[in-house]
Amino acid sequence: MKLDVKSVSAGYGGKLVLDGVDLTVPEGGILTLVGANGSGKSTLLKVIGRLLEPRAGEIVLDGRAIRSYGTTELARKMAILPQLHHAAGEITVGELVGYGRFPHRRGFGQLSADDRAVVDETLKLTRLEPFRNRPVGTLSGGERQRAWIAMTLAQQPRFLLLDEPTTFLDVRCQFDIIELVCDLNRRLGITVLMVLHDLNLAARCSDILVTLKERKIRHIGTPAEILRPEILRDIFGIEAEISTGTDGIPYCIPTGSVKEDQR
Ligand SMILES: Nc1ncnc2c1ncn2[C@@H]1O[C@H](COP(=O)(O)OP(=O)(O)OP(=O)(O)O)[C@@H](O)[C@H]1O
Repeated sequence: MKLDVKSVSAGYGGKLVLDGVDLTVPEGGILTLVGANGSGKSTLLKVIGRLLEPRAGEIVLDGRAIRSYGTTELARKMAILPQLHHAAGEITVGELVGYGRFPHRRGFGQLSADDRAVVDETLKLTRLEPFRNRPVGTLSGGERQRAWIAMTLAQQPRFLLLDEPTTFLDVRCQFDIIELVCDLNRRLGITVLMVLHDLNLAARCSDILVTLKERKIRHIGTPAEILRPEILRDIFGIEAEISTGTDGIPYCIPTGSVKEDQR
């Protein structure tokens, strides 16, 4: 499902964070936003996910302005996993994933047989079956993150927004989450827009990387086009060595920081 961000400006109080941002997320693609802390990545995701009203411009999903969608109608097409989600300590993993069915349900009663089938399938896909009856509060950080992702997947969106889905996870879990996202993209054709801090993970799973700086999009390109010393110097203020793995995917090793006057 294609998404267009058209001349979007957004901010908080007197602070403008995004100024006339244009971006297209192509249908079936994985596009990842990278940039320094505070560069506006989460703000852009929030505007797209309708958690924050833009000051100007508009977002078009599947040919229609997102502000024209009803809440349930939008939730059937798009799911968002914000950076900080509320601790759902008491409820079980199965219940949490069941909440993802809300846009598809007719009333507030029990889940239908169809809903339960989707929950079962999602638990299997995210390898959370053994945790189904565990309260979310008793899970490790990585398991909990998987449970939240499972909830967004149970929503069966065509477009997925993920803000830093790998934060707090160990290296293995980070790979697991990224592989899961790639798998969903490949097998189910879900279009993904996410924020990742880890450039090497981002390069591994994204079709397109987008950098943000000074309220604007600074670069758009394939991982090989973005993982370049001059771009990393500009965006992050780091010196880095770039190589290509045997699988053809570029990766970078930061080797130092750039002095402010040399950026
Ligand atoms: N609710 C808010 N109220 C006021 N300012 C905010 C709010 N949320 C974010 N900001 C500010 O807006 C700017 C952009 O924040 P945003 O969270 O979009 O950046 P980010 O690129 O996602 O950062 P990070 O990599 O640290 O998650 C920052 O300067 C931040 O302090």
